[in-house]
Amino acid sequence: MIELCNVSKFFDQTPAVEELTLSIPKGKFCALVGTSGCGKSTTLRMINRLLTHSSGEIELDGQSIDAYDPVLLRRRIGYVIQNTGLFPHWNVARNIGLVPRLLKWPTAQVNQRVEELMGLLGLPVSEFAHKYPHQLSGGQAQRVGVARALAADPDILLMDEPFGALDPITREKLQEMLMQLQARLHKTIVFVTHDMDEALRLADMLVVMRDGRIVQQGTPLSLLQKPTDSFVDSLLGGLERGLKQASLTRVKDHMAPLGPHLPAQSRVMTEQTLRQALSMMLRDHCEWLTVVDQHDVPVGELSLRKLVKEAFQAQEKSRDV
Ligand SMILES: Nc1ncnc2c1ncn2[C@@H]1O[C@H](COP(=O)(O)OP(=O)(O)OP(=O)(O)O)[C@@H](O)[C@H]1O
Repeated sequence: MIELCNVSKFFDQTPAVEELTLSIPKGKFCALVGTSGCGKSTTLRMINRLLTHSSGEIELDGQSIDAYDPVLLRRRIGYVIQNTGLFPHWNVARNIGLVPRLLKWPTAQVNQRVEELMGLLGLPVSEFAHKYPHQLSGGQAQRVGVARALAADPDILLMDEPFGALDPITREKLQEMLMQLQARLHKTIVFVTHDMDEALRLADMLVVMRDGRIVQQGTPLSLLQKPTDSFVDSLLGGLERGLKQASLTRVKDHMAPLGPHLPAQSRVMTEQTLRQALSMMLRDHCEWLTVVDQHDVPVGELSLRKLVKEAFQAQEKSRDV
């Protein structure tokens, strides 16, 4: 559990973060979003004491970070940044094993951990262990950066725009990898990104910052359904909000039982998103789709008319709250 209570940070007299109060439960994935300069990276760096907060309290599992030895604190917290920060003259294996070696693990245990992490991150040992950072693609280097951050099995991961420099396809692959890792490892993750789709896709908790303060926090769906003001609305995509909401929703949660009529030609799978289903309807000029399971067996149908009606009802309901 990470807790920040009334935390502020001033550089000279200028505030970068002001009176920030935030609680991130154990095992949650929290994304910090907001326009450039709003204090996201500063917040991250105060948690591992790369920066000292000017006032307020930061606690990990109820213990003030001021009470930790800074070196030990950073070993409890993995840190991943955009340009990886790998040592250029060390090969991949040596880079990944950095923290366990600092912790004076026996060599055999370090080697075993490095191999385990390379396997976990899809980096075959025979191919990558002896490569140097300049011999890696951006995506591969970023995987090594994540492996290194995980090496001493920290319970917290701080990630500052980790995939910011990657092309969209590699970025999506690494997002997928991170989701799979998180499903297995249940780390407490604080993730800074400029990419709203990335934040919506990965996060359990979304925190929107502006001018050093939090303007709204909640689940991605709750923010999409009810942004607190026009700033959050436009950050979340403005007119695109409906589609972003659709990309967080699965077809299976909106399908109706199969009707007595002939099934629609176009098929969508239960696990696909509503956004993909809507895109199919536009592409195939149809107002309903047959929903199939993983064996391609029809299990229901999805109707555009019903989706619009449900969206309208949800909006009416959120107005009443
Ligand atoms: N070391 C520093 N010295 C002085 N001012 C700083 C320092 N680091 C950050 N700042 C200032 O603090 C404010 C917040 O910076 P920060 O890097 O936290 O923002 P950010 O939201 O992460 O921005 P970006 O999305 O562009 O990375 C900015 O106005 C920045 O100029």
